[in-house]
Amino acid sequence: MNPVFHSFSSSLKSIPTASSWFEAYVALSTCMMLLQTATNQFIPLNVRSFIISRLKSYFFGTFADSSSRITITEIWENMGRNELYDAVKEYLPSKISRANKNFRVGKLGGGNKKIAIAIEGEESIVDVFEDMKLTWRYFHQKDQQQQQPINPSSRKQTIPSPTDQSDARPKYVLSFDENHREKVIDSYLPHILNKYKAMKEGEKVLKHYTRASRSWESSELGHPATFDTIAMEPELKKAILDDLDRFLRRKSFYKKVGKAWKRGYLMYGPPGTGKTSLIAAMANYLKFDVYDLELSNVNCNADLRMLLRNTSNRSILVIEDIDCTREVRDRSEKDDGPLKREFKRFSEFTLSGLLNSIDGLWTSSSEERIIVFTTNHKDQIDPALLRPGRMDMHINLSFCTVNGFRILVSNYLDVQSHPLFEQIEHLLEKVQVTPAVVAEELMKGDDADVVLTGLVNFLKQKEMEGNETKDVVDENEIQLRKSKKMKIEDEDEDEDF
Ligand SMILES: Nc1ncnc2c1ncn2[C@@H]1O[C@H](COP(=O)(O)OP(=O)(O)OP(=O)(O)O)[C@@H](O)[C@H]1O
Repeated sequence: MNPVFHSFSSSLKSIPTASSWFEAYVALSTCMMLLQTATNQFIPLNVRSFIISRLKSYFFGTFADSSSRITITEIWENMGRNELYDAVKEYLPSKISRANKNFRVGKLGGGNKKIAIAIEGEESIVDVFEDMKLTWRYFHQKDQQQQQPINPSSRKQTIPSPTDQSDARPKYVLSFDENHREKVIDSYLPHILNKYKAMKEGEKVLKHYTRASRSWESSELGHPATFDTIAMEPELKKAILDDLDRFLRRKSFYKKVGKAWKRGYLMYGPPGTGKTSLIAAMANYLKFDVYDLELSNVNCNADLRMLLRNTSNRSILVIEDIDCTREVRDRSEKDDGPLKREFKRFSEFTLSGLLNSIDGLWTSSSEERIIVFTTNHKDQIDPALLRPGRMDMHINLSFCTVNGFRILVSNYLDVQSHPLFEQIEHLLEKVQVTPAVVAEELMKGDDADVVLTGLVNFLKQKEMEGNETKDVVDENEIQLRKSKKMKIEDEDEDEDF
């Protein structure tokens, strides 16, 4: 017989003495320890938690409910997009199991090869992480209206509604054993974020966001431009690439000097010189999404602030044709009195509002961000926008150069040299044509001889038109000079009188 049990039974016989009570206690504790070790070894933690929660729920009803809940909303405290929400959205489909009977499927176009899966309203997804059981549910406006308030007397454990019924934004609610709270926050949620980052970096399909009512609508970026396909001077291309690389490398540097980790670029030049293509090349190079903002669609400063807050990190915010936006007025506008000033504050969109929103965007984020302004007329932009710190690099995209032509012809016709190159390059030095126009000519056929002959003729035609225009200008100049001379002679004659 086990000596421990023997001593336990013999000590029961002599209960009245204090030492026998002590012996009984020691024996009981030893038994409990043995039992606990055996349970821990043979019954997994999640099964134990499940049994305990079921027993508690049976004996004590809802009051014994030991689950904690975390709500993850799309927007974090009205301050901006919640990256954790996006991470959960991407992560959860991989956890859909056979237990899920009701889900949605779809396929995005372009680079996406996989069928996308998402849970449907009522469904919950169960995930197991380091022996913890985690239950996810998704709520959106429709679900929230259908939800019943939690009934405290109910024995059935349901996942309750998210914290704020009036908040109509979509959200995920995670339920788990309250004993796992630290582990969920310190390990599980970072695990989801890491998975999300890896997913994004690996097979990221870049998104192009445009404005839709009070928020953003996304589609696939799908712009094929890269730094290899952009026709521009090699030194400028290298300078931009170096700048982007340096910017990405310097997170700790920005932190050390107390500056927001952001970079602003101004791209200027005539239409068709590649501003949009360069933005797409930057996005493809950095693997950043693009938010395209037309200021003419922005109603007021508050509207703009809200839109900028809803952009995600690691993205390029593009504000096109900044010079064309009549609404962006100078800050030195005349004062109209307190009432009108107050009305203006809510209904107008001003340059100062734009500047504040941009500065606010920088300070609200610790992740890298890029903003690009484009314009066809740099001289018409308010100097406040151009100052260093707002626009760090000014990029001039201009007419097609000899180097630019070499890149285009290599891309479009796969030709590195040709007897007509010299003539074309000579013409390009005299005629101003945009890369868009040259690209158009190069797309007119597959036969390099025919296409390049066509380009020579086109450039000659342009040169002649230019000369004709020049002749007309010269003729006008002669007429002007003649009339001026006649006027001077008239005045001299008048003086003689
Ligand atoms: N520098 C360039 N390198 C390569 N392709 C170019 C370049 N510039 C223009 N293109 C070609 O011309 C087309 C139009 O160019 P893009 O839209 O990038 O010009 P843009 O300067 O943004 O014009 P806009 O000011 O009118 O918006 C592109 O699709 C591309 O094929």
